[in-house]
Amino acid sequence: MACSQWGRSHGERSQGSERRAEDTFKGLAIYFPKEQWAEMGEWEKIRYKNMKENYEFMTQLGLPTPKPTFMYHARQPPKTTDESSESDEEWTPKSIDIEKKALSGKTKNRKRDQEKEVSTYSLRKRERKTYMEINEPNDDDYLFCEYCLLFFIDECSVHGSPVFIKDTAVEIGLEERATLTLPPGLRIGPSGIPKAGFGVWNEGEILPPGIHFGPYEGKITEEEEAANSGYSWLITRGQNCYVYIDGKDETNSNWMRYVNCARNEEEQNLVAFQYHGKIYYRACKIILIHSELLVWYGEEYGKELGIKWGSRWKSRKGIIIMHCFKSCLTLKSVIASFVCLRQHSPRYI
Ligand SMILES: C[S@@+](CC[C@H](N)C(=O)[O-])C[C@H]1O[C@@H](n2cnc3c(N)ncnc32)[C@H](O)[C@@H]1O
Repeated sequence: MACSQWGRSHGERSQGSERRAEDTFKGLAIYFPKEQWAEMGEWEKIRYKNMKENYEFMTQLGLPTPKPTFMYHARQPPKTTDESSESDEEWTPKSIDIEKKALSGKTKNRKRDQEKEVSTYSLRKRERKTYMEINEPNDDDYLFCEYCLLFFIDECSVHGSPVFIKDTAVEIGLEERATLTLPPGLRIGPSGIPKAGFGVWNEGEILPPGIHFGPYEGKITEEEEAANSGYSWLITRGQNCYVYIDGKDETNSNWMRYVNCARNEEEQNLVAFQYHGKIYYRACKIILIHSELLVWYGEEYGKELGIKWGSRWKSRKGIIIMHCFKSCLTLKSVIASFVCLRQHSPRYI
């Protein structure tokens, strides 16, 4: 089989791979203007494909799920009948409520714009006043909507307030505190990854993309030894100022210390990021029942564990950066980095 593949001409091979790519992204192109689709990178397409699949899967299970924003703009109705959940949503009154919601959002924006115009006009007539300067938000003031693929502050204009799953409240200092803080539905047990020790499993309900866990708890320290504990995230405090949050001690940390590192993009279901000076995990895809929660620790620690994502991870970062620029923001997310002694430079995107 390998011979026949390599025996083909380059042209045939690239035609073959283009066809495979077309099959992979079948039914997706209709949601984008032709020019945008032609320019879109493969990893961005994969991301949209995952969002569409997540949405269809959740809908099939009968779970109320916000429709990804890009799916509101189909150039033509989806063709196949096996995508019935999608076609129904698109063309029957069932979806009208959701679309109305999105539209009313737009209408609100339009109204707000009109109001803005009016106030700008009326300000000219008013006396001069001194206004307080509004501070630019910090990079870690932003959250990310997994459906719109856009950053937002406080709440997404389409999908509303973010959902944070609270830990079970347990006082600091108790033996096994970390385990006791597990939110209902999660369980600590042997990891599915060989030799990785314990891990965290979902045994409750299906967890939708976009759900948040955290913050990560532990000892805040500047001591370099924290970098070697195997349980520390790096926290950024202004330019060139960093501290560690070390979850090694089970009496002052929480369950998040037990979440293992994903070995590849397919099994990663959590993203770690810094928000208001703390580390949170966000589900980047559906987390089914009986599956292990797996986060990406960052390139350096990944290497320590012998995991290499190489160009895949770089492309993924590229996508997020692109979305920052698309939404006219500069650097709007601080992706967290797990730390090890070999690591010198904290990473942002
Ligand atoms: C934050 S702890 C995770 C919880 C840990 N498994 C435990 O039982 O306490 C990080 C440590 O878990 C192990 N680990 C996490 N992800 C791993 C992976 N993908 N492969 C191998 N070991 C992993 C490594 O020993 C790493 O230093």
